Amino acid sequence: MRTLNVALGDRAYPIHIGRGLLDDASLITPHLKTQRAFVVTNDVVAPLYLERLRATLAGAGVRVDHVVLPDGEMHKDWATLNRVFDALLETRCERSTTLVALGGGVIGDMGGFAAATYQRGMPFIQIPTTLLAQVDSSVGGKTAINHPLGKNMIGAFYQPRLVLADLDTLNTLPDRELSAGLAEVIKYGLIRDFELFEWLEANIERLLAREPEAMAHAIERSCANKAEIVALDETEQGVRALLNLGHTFGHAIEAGMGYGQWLHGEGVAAGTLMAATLSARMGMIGGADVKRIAALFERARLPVRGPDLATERYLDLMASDKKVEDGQLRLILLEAIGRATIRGDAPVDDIRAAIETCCA
Ligand SMILES: NC(=O)c1ccc[n+]([C@@H]2O[C@H](COP(=O)([O-])OP(=O)(O)OC[C@H]3O[C@@H](n4cnc5c(N)ncnc54)[C@H](O)[C@@H]3O)[C@@H](O)[C@H]2O)c1
Ligand SMILES: O=C(O)C(=O)C[C@@H](O)[C@H](O)[C@H](O)COP(=O)(O)O
Ligand SMILES: [Zn+2]
Repeated sequence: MRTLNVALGDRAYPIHIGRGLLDDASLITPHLKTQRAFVVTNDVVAPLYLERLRATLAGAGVRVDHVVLPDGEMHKDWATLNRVFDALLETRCERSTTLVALGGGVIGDMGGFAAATYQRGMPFIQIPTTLLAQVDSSVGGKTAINHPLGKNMIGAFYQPRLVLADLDTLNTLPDRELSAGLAEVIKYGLIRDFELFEWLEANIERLLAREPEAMAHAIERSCANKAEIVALDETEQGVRALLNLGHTFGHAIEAGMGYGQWLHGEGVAAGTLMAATLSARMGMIGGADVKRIAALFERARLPVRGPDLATERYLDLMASDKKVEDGQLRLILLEAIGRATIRGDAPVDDIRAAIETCCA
């Protein structure tokens, strides 16, 4: 097992990455406030892992209640969140009960938001079971639900007390979801870790084949990058925004197509190509860099072209991005492979052209 730390002072927490961790109560119980836990999961993950987690905790004397939500991005909404609150109240969960999110990023984001708000805040643990959640969403405390007009529009920053990434859970993950997770891994390489980008170019097929050593390396390196950024800028006043590379375009794709049609990682992949194309149009990187980035996403079996939403529809959805300030769109662009920056001066004609160049 490898352990990283998210250095947030008295709210610091460990990220444990390894195999068989779901069976090890000693990793979890020190982070419970009382002998009660409430597991939030969904109807795909529950049959696979809920009983194992319940048995682990029950074996350590912990009372475990749970709620099983419907699966999918289209259920990351108020109505489904309310089902969590209903179940918390029906089972008389207390403010000191620990909410455990068992699942991918949808469950982690919704469970975290429920934990942030139930009785004004209860302890929270992330047990991510997708690659995307293990490399990104379980770390850093962004919690949210979607709104029809925009992704993750209602939420809170609320840190977990522990992230437990059991690599064995990835064995049951569909290939398409594995690729979606790789989009966020490539993102770290692009924004701040050129060495990781080069490693991915050399090892992407090993990741697609789920070789354990390669997977562990990609997850650890991703979490190390994310933990460092979050410790520097927990609430996205500055450098944390770089984690949004490709997301302004990608979120527009997700919302515009209807949540769940495009996976988050797929939107990020196509959106990153739009951001890279725009960076090239603005003279920040060369055309060869854009081709190199596209080649890696394609090898990871990810889309490098967005859906043919009308350009104005993209721009309309992008206008409510959370990085908009004083009405001005701010985008994460590339100065090199391995170095990103935030820019508020991209000409709208160039943004339009980048979208159109990258649409099917
Ligand atoms: N909070 C953050 O910092 C952050 C970062 C990145 C993404 N996100 C959010 O995360 C979400 C995407 O997360 P995701 O890609 O994990 O999607 P997801 O949660 O929908 O999971 C993908 C699919 O895999 C299934 N699944 C989960 N674990 C499984 C397993 N071990 N075996 C088989 N199937 C399994 C799920 O039920 C689902 O059908 C988006 O809503 C995105 O906005 C948040
Ligand atoms: O943790 C962050 O910060 C990120 O931006 C990580 C992203 O991968 C993630 O998709 C995040 O939810 C997007 O940020 P948002 O603020 O636009 O929701
Ligand atoms: Zn993301």
